[in-house]
Amino acid sequence: MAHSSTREISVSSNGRVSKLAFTDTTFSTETGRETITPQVSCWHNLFRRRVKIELIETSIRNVVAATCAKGILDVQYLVPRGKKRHLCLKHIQGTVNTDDERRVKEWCDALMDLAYQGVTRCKLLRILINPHGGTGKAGTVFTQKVEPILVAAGCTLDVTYTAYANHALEIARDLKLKYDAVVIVSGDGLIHEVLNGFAQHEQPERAFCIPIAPIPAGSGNALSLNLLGYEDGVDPSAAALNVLKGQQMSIDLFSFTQGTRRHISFMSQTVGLMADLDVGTERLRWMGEFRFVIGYLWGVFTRRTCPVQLSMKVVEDDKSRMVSTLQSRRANSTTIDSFGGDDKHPDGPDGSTDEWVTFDKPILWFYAGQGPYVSRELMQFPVSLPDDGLIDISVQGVMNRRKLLDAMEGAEEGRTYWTNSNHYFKASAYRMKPLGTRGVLVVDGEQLPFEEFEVSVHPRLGTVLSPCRQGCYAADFRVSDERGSK
Ligand SMILES: Nc1ncnc2c1ncn2[C@@H]1O[C@H](COP(=O)(O)OP(=O)(O)OP(=O)(O)O)[C@@H](O)[C@H]1O
Repeated sequence: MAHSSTREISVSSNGRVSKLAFTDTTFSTETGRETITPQVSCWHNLFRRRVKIELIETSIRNVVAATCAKGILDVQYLVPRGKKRHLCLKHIQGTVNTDDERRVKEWCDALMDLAYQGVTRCKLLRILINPHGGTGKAGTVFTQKVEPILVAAGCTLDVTYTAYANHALEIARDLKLKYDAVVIVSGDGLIHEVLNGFAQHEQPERAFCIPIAPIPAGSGNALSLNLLGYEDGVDPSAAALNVLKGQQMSIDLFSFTQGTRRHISFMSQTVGLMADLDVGTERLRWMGEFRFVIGYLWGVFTRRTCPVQLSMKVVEDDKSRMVSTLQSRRANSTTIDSFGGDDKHPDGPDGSTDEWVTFDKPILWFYAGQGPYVSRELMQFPVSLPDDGLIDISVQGVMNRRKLLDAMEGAEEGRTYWTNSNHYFKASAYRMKPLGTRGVLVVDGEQLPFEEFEVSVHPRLGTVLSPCRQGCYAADFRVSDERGSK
């Protein structure tokens, strides 16, 4: 096995010598810091001077910028800090001897080549911030956490704070196709708007090729969780790093048709208990994601069934087979190059999608969509793949209150998938008809009329930035039964 060699330089920083080094995978700084400690034992030498070595090591991917100009070396990088291990921007500066400057410049170039392997540097970014998203802190999140990282990386930022609902849709509809990415500092609602703006663009195919990069600043940040994982998915700095270093990944999008209206949906459609809790807890927005827990407990208390007629074009209904497909995809990280228009879905058993199947058991809630997480508390689609050309459908049959409460445990790791009352399908399309007038329909976190609708899949139409390999979400599904065994 080839060992990556270490490339090292020394600079003088505040009268001290700092050693900076990198390998193929890590970047490190080693700085001597003088400390003065009182001595008890020796009367003559009351204080002792010591040099403490401070070593910081981080992934090479976390290096944001390295420059050497006019005898000054400057390296900016991210390190995990604190209990949550959220990334924090640090920088080290030092003077370089004139004789050494050329060598240090070459060192910076080599470091930057490794840190930005395979991605464009100094991106042109369209940034949209919803000042009312989540607990209303999106502006602060941007200025304090995200902007410093993007600016340090030499990106050009074209920033708009949305002023009203559908403002982001209008911007996306008229977007110039020159941007490297659209960065969305908010929750999932603004992402929904941008994708629907792309659908109305005069060159929609090209607009959909502009990658979207979410920065979590809403009350639900499902796309961020799905792309970056359970921990990094709520870290705005990790999301900013994904803007710089993420690879373009294709995702399926859905056509949602209701009467004469058509929307693009990228995440989920839900009715029943889960939709009621989303809309019913709007007034508790200040609580952040905790409002969904309160809403669920209310749903357990009322335990109302949801009167709908559901029909689907089912491609797969075997849970074990869906898990095997997910595992082999994660192991091989296969990229599916083409789904064509031939109705063949490579991850399905036989691509038999022509027949409509009706589901007629009573249900508590219905969830259809993609991406394992729909919120931090719920991994609703644990076997979801970003580009299999199918929509995951999870139908929750009736359970008693005790079981509903039990279902909260392990919900964030997808345990309910294995319960007998949870019916799980992969389909190419489905239709839903409400059988009453009272109910709530939520699409990508936003409420729509509780009326008949139909959903079909646009394979690989959307583009996102992702730190993961093509064809995989960050979240891993490790639970192998209802009890939570792994
Ligand atoms: N300036 C604004 N004033 C009022 N509403 C806005 C403004 N800008 C955007 N919106 C609307 O706010 C809605 C909610 O935004 P978003 O979903 O991004 O945040 P969130 O609701 O906190 O997150 P989530 O959707 O995950 O709950 C969007 O549908 C958007 O139309």
